[in-house]
Amino acid sequence: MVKVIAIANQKGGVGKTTTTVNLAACLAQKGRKVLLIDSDPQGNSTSGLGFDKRDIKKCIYDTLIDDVPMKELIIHSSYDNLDVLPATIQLAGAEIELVSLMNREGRLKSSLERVKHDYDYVLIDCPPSLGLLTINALTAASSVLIPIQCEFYALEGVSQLMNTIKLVQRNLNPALKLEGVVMTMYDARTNLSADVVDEVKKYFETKMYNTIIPRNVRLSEAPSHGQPVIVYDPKSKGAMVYQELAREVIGDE
Ligand SMILES: Nc1ncnc2c1ncn2[C@@H]1O[C@H](COP(=O)(O)OP(=O)(O)OP(=O)(O)O)[C@@H](O)[C@H]1O
Repeated sequence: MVKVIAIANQKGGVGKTTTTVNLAACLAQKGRKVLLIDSDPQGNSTSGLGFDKRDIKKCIYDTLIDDVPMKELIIHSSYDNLDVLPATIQLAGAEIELVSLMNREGRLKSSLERVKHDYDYVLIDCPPSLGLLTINALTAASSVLIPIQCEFYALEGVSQLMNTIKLVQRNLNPALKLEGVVMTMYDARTNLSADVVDEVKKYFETKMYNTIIPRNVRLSEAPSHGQPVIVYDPKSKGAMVYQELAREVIGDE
C-alpha cells in the first residue's frame, strides 16, 4: 500500500524541504520506490535534488491548473528509485488561480490517483503557508509529518496548523492521520533546545518521532540561504540521522 506523506508546517525555514529531500533519498536508498512532490513555489526540493529550475519547462503547476497528467511531468532523479514532480516559481500563481477552479482542494489528489500505485512512498513538500497548496497536499495525503525547529517559538502557530489538519479531516479527507513530529536543528549546547523538545512532546502527547535532527553545520552554512543540501551520503554523519528517520517511517509500514 502506498503511503502519501505531506511534510507541513506553515512556519518558514523549519526544515520541511531538508527533511523531505533527505527522507526521500534514504527511503529510496532502502529500495522503496519514492515520488517527491515539490509543492513549494521556491522549488528548493527540486534544486536540492540537483535540477536546474531554468531547465524545467513544465511542473506541478501544469497538473494543478491545466490538468496535464502527472505522469507527463514526473522526472527521474539521479538517485535510484527516486522520482520528482518538480516545482518552479510559476507555482506561486497557482494559489490564487485554484480559487475559481472546480474541485480546488482535491486537484492534487485526483491527479496523483493515476500514478501513486507505481510508488511505495509519496512525499509532498508543502509551502510555508496554510493556503490551497497545503490544503491540496493534506487532501491527497494519508498522513502528515510536522517538522518543528528546536527554538523558543517552536510551538507558535502550530495550533493553526492543527486546526487546518482537523478541518481537512472533517471536510475533505477523513482518513488523514498525524504521522509524527520531527524536531529539527537541535543544538545540544543550549539547554533551551532540550526544554523545547519537552514542551513539544507534551503538546503532541504520544505523536513524536524518537529521531531528533541535530543542527548540521553543512546545512546552516549552505552557500545560498534557503537551498537545502542533500546530506544523503552513506558515510556522512548528517545522513545517518535521516536514515534513522527513514527506519522509523518504514517501521510502521
Ligand atoms: N538540521 C539543520 N541544521 C542546520 N541548518 C538546517 C538544518 N535543516 C535545514 N537547515 C537550513 O535551514 C534553512 C531552512 O531549511 P529548509 O529550506 O529545509 O526549511 P523549510 O521549512 O522548507 O523552509 P521554507 O519554509 O522556506 O520552505 C536552510 O538554509 C537549510 O539549509
